[in-house]
Amino acid sequence: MKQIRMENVHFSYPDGTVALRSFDLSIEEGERVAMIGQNGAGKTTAVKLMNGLVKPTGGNVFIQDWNTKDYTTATLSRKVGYVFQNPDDQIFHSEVQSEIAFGPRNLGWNDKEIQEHVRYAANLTGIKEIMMENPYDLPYSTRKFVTIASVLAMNPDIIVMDEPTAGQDAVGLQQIGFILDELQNKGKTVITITHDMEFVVRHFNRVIAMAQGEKIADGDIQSIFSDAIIMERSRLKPPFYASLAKDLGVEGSVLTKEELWKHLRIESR
Ligand SMILES: Nc1ncnc2c1ncn2[C@@H]1O[C@H](COP(=O)(O)OP(=O)(O)OP(=O)(O)O)[C@@H](O)[C@H]1O
Repeated sequence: MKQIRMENVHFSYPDGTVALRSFDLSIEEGERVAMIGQNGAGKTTAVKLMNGLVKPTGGNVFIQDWNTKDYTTATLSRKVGYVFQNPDDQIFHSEVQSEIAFGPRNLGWNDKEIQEHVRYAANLTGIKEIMMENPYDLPYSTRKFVTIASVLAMNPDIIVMDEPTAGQDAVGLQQIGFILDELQNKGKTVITITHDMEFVVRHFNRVIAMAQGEKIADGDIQSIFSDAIIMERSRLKPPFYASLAKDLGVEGSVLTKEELWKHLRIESR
């Protein structure tokens, strides 16, 4: 089933800034999609349109069979969980436990259901030991996991994460990879905005590249990262092994260490 359909979407902010133009997008159930592109390309605006935080000024956004124009953000958040770019824009409780329980409580679940979902989300995000802490006493990277847990506890079909890797160390990155795999196993649809191309190579197959309010490419990682024009227009640093392969004069698509080794072995024969 189609989870997200954006048809000829335009969006202008009240000050007249045009953030999105003629934007079309279709995402199926269970897909895992990375959105990449230069700063100000319109990525955050595109995902805010998905959960109704903003409504299109032209065109339509459908979440499953709901047109977002007909629903409030609160109602849409039952289907689309949105993890904000900055955790401080999302967190408003003084205890991790109550922050995570807020969404499930609002959904009207009983205490047992709330507890089960809070426990599940805390385990999955690796924060079960800090449930009684004040989120504002925690480092930025941990606050980000609190916001991810708050969204996962509501068990939405679609999860949107805005820059989950920002500020994460190797352990944090591994945890995010683990969360993505678990969500995929559960058949969830995941859209992630990121500037981290190594993260994209490791965890995504489909990539949407954006520049100046437009979608400039939608395809698999090989086709996007091997297209010099797309990379230049989206002003992104190519993945490390792609750059290294280029410097070494290796022909063909290389994104990982294993692929580079394969090419070098073939060339040395
Ligand atoms: N509240 C706002 N009012 C006016 N213009 C805005 C507002 N929020 C974003 N913009 C502008 O809309 C455009 C798209 O911004 P958006 O945040 O969607 O881009 P982005 O690709 O997510 O950028 P980044 O990678 O820096 O987060 C930019 O020109 C930005 O300056």
